Amino acid sequence: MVKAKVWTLKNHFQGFPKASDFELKEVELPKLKDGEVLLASVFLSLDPYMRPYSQKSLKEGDKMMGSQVARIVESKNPTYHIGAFAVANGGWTTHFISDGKDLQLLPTPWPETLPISLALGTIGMPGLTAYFGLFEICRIKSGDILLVNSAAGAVGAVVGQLAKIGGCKVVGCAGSDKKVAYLKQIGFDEAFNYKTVGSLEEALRKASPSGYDCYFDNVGGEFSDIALRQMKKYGRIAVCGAISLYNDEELQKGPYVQVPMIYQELCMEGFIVSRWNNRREEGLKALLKWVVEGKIKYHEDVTEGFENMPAAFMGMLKGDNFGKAILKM
Ligand SMILES: NC(=O)C1=CN([C@@H]2O[C@H](COP(=O)(O)OP(=O)(O)OC[C@H]3O[C@@H](n4cnc5c(N)ncnc54)[C@H](OP(=O)(O)O)[C@@H]3O)[C@@H](O)[C@H]2O)C=CC1
Ligand SMILES: CCCCC/C=C\CC(=O)/C=C/C=C/C=C/[C@@H](O)CCCC(=O)O
Repeated sequence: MVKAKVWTLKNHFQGFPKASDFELKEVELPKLKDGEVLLASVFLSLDPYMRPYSQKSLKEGDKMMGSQVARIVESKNPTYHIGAFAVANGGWTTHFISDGKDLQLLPTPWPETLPISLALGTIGMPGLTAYFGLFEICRIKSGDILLVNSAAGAVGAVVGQLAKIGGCKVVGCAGSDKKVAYLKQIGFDEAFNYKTVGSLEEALRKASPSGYDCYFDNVGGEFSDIALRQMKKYGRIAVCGAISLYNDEELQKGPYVQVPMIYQELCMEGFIVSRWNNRREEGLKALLKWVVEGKIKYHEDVTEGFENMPAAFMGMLKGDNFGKAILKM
């Protein structure tokens, strides 16, 4: 019998999550049935969506949702061999059983020089979000000027580097000087700390006096109200995330978007990365190639120890992570 440790949602969040909202439980896993596999989490992913989606989809007492890179430790499914690694949606747990349907084996061959945790970041769901959001929603062209916020994070850093590969001028912002220095190091043309610039409006104008063709929005809220007013004619806006709103107790009212959208004839589209699940292999192959060629650099923020999962999650929501937030078991 295998005993799994599982983090559960003890109380629905009220505002910013607290340590007491989570509870660690021990669960005895049943014996495997035919077709099933037993997996052990090796790296767990910490993603912003866990905040709004837990509130929307989980009951109190449920396992926290999330994905991991896991190792197959027992198998009654001929497709999955013991010792192989897969990306799974097992939630915040040390061990779990799968019927194999939701498992994605790592792209092969996986280069020895790359950490397999990248399958949760640059060569995983966040990388695919950048890839499809940029090419399918922003529809970048060479010479475009692109703005991305939360730019040093898992999605944003890939967005900026892909846009450079596509021949764009890239402007990014992040919440610390260390993150801003990193953005310059990986090729962003302009970068600034949105927390310390006196006026966001002026900082955006200084970075690109002629305005922006594309805006990849990870933050939403007030930032977007200001950015929207600096879009060029026929600009494209990919509404990817709205992390500045995830901890709000009440929906906020902001300035309305219609005026800049009409005058500038903008195209604004929200999306969820799973829209392109049928093109997952194409995206992962392209991302893996660019990482191997050194055209996409990556940075991971690794916390060790399953017991630290809630703290790492709350830290990521506050911006403590420098790069993709990962927990190592
Ligand atoms: N639509 C989709 O399918 C997907 C959407 N997303 C969205 O993309 C966004 C980025 O995700 P991901 O790259 O994984 O996360 P990050 O690695 O960027 O981590 C989150 C970052 O958000 C920033 N942040 C936190 N609070 C605020 C705030 N109030 N204002 C501005 N920035 C803030 C912090 O960076 P800083 O120090 O710069 O403030 C923090 O480090 C999120 O909104 C997420 O929900 C992600 C995956 C899929
Ligand atoms: C103000 C409320 C806004 C709600 C929108 C919230 C979040 C947007 C977001 O971040 C969405 C992310 C979706 C991610 C989906 C992931 C799954 O497909 C599992 C990924 C598993 C993997 O392949 O790694």
